Amino acid sequence: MEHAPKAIDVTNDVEMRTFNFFTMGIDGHPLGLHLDMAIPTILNNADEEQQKDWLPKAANREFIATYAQTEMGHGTNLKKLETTATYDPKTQEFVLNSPTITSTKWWPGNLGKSSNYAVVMAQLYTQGKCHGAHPFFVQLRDLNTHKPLKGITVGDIGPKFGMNTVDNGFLQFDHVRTPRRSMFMKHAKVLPDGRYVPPVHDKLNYSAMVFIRAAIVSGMAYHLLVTSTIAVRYSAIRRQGEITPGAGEVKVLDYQTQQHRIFPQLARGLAFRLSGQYIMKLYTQTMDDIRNGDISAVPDLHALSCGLKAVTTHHAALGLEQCRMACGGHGYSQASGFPLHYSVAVGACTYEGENMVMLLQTARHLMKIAKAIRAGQSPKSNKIVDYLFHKGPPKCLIDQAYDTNYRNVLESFEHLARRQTLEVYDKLVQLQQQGRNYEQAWNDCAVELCKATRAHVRTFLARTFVEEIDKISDLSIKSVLQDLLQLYLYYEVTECATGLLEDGFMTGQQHKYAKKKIYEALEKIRPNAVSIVDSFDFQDRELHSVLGRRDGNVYENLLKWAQSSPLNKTDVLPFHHKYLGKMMEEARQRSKI
Ligand SMILES: CC/C=C\C/C=C\C/C=C\C/C=C\C=C\C(=O)SCCNC(=O)CCNC(=O)[C@H](O)C(C)(C)COP(=O)(O)OP(=O)(O)OC[C@H]1O[C@@H](n2cnc3c(N)ncnc32)[C@H](O)[C@@H]1OP(=O)(O)O
Ligand SMILES: Cc1cc2nc3c(=O)[nH]c(=O)nc-3n(C[C@H](O)[C@H](O)[C@H](O)COP(=O)(O)OP(=O)(O)OC[C@H]3O[C@@H](n4cnc5c(N)ncnc54)[C@H](O)[C@@H]3O)c2cc1C
Repeated sequence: MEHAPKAIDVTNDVEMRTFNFFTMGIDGHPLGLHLDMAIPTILNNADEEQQKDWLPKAANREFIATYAQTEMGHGTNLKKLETTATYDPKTQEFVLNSPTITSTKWWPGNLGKSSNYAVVMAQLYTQGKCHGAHPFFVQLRDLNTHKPLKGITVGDIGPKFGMNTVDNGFLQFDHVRTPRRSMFMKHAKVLPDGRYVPPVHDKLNYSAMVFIRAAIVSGMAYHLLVTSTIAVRYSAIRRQGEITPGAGEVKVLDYQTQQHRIFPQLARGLAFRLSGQYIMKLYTQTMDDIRNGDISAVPDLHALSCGLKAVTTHHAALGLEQCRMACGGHGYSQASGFPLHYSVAVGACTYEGENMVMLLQTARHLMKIAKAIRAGQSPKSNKIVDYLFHKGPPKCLIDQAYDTNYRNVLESFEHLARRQTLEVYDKLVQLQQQGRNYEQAWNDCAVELCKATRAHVRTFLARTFVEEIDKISDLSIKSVLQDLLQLYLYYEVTECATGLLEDGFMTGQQHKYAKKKIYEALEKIRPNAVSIVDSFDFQDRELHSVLGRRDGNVYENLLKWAQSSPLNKTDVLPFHHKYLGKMMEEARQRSKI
């Protein structure tokens, strides 16, 4: 091709690739999974020889690969995946098979029609023993004809809630043979004679999922900031109703309810962006550590990425809906961009680990810490969880005159997370003392376990936001961001007020104080709101929104957008006379009788 695209940067510059994934892939593109799951799998799970062979071709787009793990019958419970990869030492090959209808791979992005390779997660059998789910790099289609290879049935799963430019697909194997070396062999191995060599940590095969979970946090920030931009800009041009009778219609952005609906989404978007940068750095560092044989950070990365992914996706889904609703009828039009952004963002509550399951994964980590606390152990030097070991103030101090760097607010969040974590741990112990087994006790505490995770993640998000704003040296920027920080923190206080009031830690008076600080912040943000969203410098093509146009010419362009609809190509639709016209003519005839 005259201007062949340059090779994909497959270094661990995950920040840019992530942003590309979430921006270019806003409604999905054929290389989405190739970029952000297949390549990370090769980077982190292929041995040196395999990387030498596969990585340059992947970077050069000589093939398109997806990540085929989920099956029709199982997405969460990877232990029960049914696709098998059975080693045949005679031919030194694995035989891939889909033994049941429910073992059909189902959902992988770009699997239906675009990809000719896939990372396939299959239960590995060798010498008659199953060693659990392992990744294999498998060719699916002929590189020239693009026809499915022998024994492979593949196609698109059909229209979905959204992201309908992505060919999420299905895949079945009928005893398909693949070379031994198609198994990713950096961590676990199968030797030519069939002997299995286990990995140093049995979850290293899951690293691609960890990458996307970490990336999703910034993705959610992106979606919240994009939709807040649309809502703020539209609210700044839309005039509806009067505040002072006779003074003329006001911009709807001047209504306190409109500010209370939109500005917290702006604040959360910033908070998620800052934590998204942190978790991505932690991911990159952990992957580098693993390459040097150090797996100590793997559990922390898993716990934090699961919790952040679950909390930020849930809040983004709620926040995008608030932004849509704040834009009235035009917010319900495709012209607004909201249906596109929402349908992509809300999928993240499910893909890459369903949110309830992710919250419970983080809770497993918290229960280990609770056990250590109850055993009187001292904290590890880990800023993410150390606060759980500390004894905070007995009472809430958020309304004290000076709260330097919001220390009193952060201690409120820490108090709630500590109390929730220890209380649910104590309940777990108590239920087992009453005779329940651990798994049953766990299930009977699951809702409270999820609350503990949410409280812990809230603490992390808030602390990171405070710390990052504190580092800003430009005082004019710092002052604007501090208004958003104030809104964020006190909004989160009111969001978790039940937990703070439940044990008398916070008083009703302090809850009123928090609300006052919210309204104060709304007032301070209002005059800067349009400049704040303009500073993100989103291009109109990224916003996909007539309402969010930078030039503010909404109405002219809304009409243009409507007129461009295929329905308006002719004044009278071809089928009119055949159906509606005929119906009305016959009705008129009948009424004359
Ligand atoms: C942002 C949006 C904007 C734009 C986006 C545009 C486009 C994107 C479009 C689509 C998305 C793209 C791709 C989507 C891809 C997918 O969805 S891929 C499939 C994702 N599937 C999952 O996430 C499966 C979820 N389930 C699991 O991960 C596991 O089953 C499990 C729930 C974690 C349980 O695992 P398992 O059964 O093997 O483990 P247990 O025996 O229960 O033991 C758990 C212990 O293992 C530790 N563990 C588990 N996972 C990990 C890990 N990844 N890393 C480290 N450690 C791990 C866990 O901590 C337990 O340890 P223990 O407590 O010490 O025992
Ligand atoms: C847009 C989109 C893109 C996707 N892309 C890919 C892809 O590229 N590759 C790929 O492999 N997969 C992909 N997936 C599949 C996705 O990873 C799975 O849908 C997800 O892991 C959930 O699994 P499931 O759908 O089988 O739901 P299930 O695991 O059947 O869970 C159903 C519900 O049961 C509950 N539940 C399940 N287990 C538990 C538990 N242990 N504790 C508490 N509650 C539980 C939860 O409420 C859950 O929502 C994609 C999905 C979507 C929507």
